[in-house]
Amino acid sequence: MANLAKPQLHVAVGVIIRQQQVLLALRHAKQHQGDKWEFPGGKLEQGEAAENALKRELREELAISVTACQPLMQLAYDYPERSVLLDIWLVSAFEGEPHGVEGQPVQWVDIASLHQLTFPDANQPIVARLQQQFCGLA
Ligand SMILES: Nc1nc2c([nH]c(=O)n2[C@@H]2O[C@H](COP(=O)(O)OP(=O)(O)OP(=O)(O)O)[C@@H](O)[C@H]2O)c(=O)[nH]1
Ligand SMILES: [Mg+2]
Repeated sequence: MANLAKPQLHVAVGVIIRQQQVLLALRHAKQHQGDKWEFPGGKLEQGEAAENALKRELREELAISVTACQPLMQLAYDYPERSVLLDIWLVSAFEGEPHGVEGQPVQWVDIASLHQLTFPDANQPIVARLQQQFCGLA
């Protein structure tokens, strides 16, 4: 039965691409889905458009300004304790050199190697789509 008390979070995340690599950030151990590699991003504020939230979060978390982005896919996922709607964007151009503003480790990873890392449980279809689209992998 649906748990009506379960929070529904609308989240904007960025797949930041440069030369066949994607930028990942390590979620803090104490965060939801902690110690896993994420596509940077965060929750929409009330009344905020997803694209705006994407740009705001990437500025706050990585100190970059997004100059070109396109919607890639939306993904709904039910974690036991919360549901998320991930609004996933391809970020194809940005200004500034990304770094973990909040001290979080970041790394550039070859798209072809993404499946070797541990992501939040919701993310598997994103990895599959990226490998399909950019590497021709099934
Ligand atoms: N940023 C991000 N969040 C993800 C991904 N996959 C995924 O399930 N999530 C979930 O989306 C939710 C919101 O992400 P978040 O913790 O980054 O939100 P936020 O930046 O606003 O965090 P805050 O609450 O510390 O301010 C979390 O429950 C997180 O587990 C992902 O690839 N990137
Ligand atoms: Mg975040």
